[in-house]
Amino acid sequence: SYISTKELEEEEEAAINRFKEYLRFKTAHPDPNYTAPVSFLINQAESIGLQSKTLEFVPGKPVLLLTWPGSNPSLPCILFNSHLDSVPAEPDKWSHPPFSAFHSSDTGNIFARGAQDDKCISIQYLEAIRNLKLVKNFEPIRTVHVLYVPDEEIGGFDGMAKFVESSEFRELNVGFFMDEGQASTSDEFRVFYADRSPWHLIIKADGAPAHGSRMFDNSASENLMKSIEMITRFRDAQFDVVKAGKAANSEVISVNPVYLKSGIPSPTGFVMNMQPSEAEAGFDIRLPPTVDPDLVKRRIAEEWAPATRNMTYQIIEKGPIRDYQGRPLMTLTNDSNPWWPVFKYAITSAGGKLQKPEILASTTDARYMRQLGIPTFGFSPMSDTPILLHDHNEFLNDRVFLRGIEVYESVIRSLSSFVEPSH
Ligand SMILES: CSCC[C@H](NC=O)C(=O)O
Ligand SMILES: [Zn+2]
Ligand SMILES: [Zn+2]
Repeated sequence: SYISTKELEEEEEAAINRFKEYLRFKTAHPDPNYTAPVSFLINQAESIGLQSKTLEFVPGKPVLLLTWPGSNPSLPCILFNSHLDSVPAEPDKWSHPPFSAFHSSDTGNIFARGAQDDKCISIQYLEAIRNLKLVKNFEPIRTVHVLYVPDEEIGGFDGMAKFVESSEFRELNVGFFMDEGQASTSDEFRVFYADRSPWHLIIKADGAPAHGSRMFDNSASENLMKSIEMITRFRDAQFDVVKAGKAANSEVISVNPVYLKSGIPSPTGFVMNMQPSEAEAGFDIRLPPTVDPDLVKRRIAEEWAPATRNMTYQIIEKGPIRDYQGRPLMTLTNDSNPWWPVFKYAITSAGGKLQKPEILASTTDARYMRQLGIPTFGFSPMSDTPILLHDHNEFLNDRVFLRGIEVYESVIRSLSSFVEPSH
């Protein structure tokens, strides 16, 4: 291209400033501001010459769709997604206010809640399109869409889940979908072909109440404790596989206790000489796509909350676990998926290296696309970066941010130019 080093530096600084501006919107739950970032993004889209459309399936929860029409709109389009919301931050535990986008002049690190998860990609998509469209005069064959959804951090039920059921979505004819991934501590980027599916498990024991001094069988607490021991053993066995290096964290079933509830409250704490008649515990469970959910259900019914120990339970499946044809929610990374080599080529031709495809330990909105059978990769181009999503002092380095824009230029270029050979 014909731009000077000085112009390039100015462009880079402008991109970083747009990122910082976007990071300053207070998008943390439980009360994320969606209005301001959506207006900002619409302005950005206008300045690049993209069409924009705001959809509102649930009041106050906008879905923003941007469009860059391709020269052959009859081909299935490609869709680049990110979420507008962020998890909360504890400002006292941060070295800089979490919505200030503090930019360190010595390290180049930009600190903000959302810097990695996932406001970086929200802006990188646009910067990549800006460069391709306005600087390099690139014209896509397939239509390129950029999507911004609310509420991913709380399951996407009022966001992506509603969007995929809409006529607006059906009319897009999405051929390939990209969503967020996770930082890589090495120089190789990471790509995710599946998420784990989340369940909430609540187990409850009922028993006779008694004086605090009495020893007897089948108290509610005793029975809940037995369950907790069994769940702990299962958790340890899963974790041992990880510790032995035989599987990644995301390839085993995680069962993590999130609350314990029992006892008879009193103004000073709890009544100490009463054994309670009810005891309850809650767990976050994540199932990799490779496991049979029925086996886990059986274990819960027979071992973790058996009626023989006067226990009941509730499994709350937080979203889909199988696709529309009953298959596990995963995108193939072999020759049967024509998008895989195109994606790989896009990374290597940008000078990037890719780690072996992985399952994501947590859960994203990608599952709603995989449920429909749409090939979907999770990818956030952050190499040599500590994994700080949902952590204190989340940051992204300015050079890593800029490098990500180049990577997306290559990804958008390759994917939008890909025309499947006809059979
Ligand atoms: C119940 S779905 C929750 C989705 C959420 N996503 C990001 O952290 C997660 O906990 O993984
Ligand atoms: Zn995220
Ligand atoms: Zn998150």
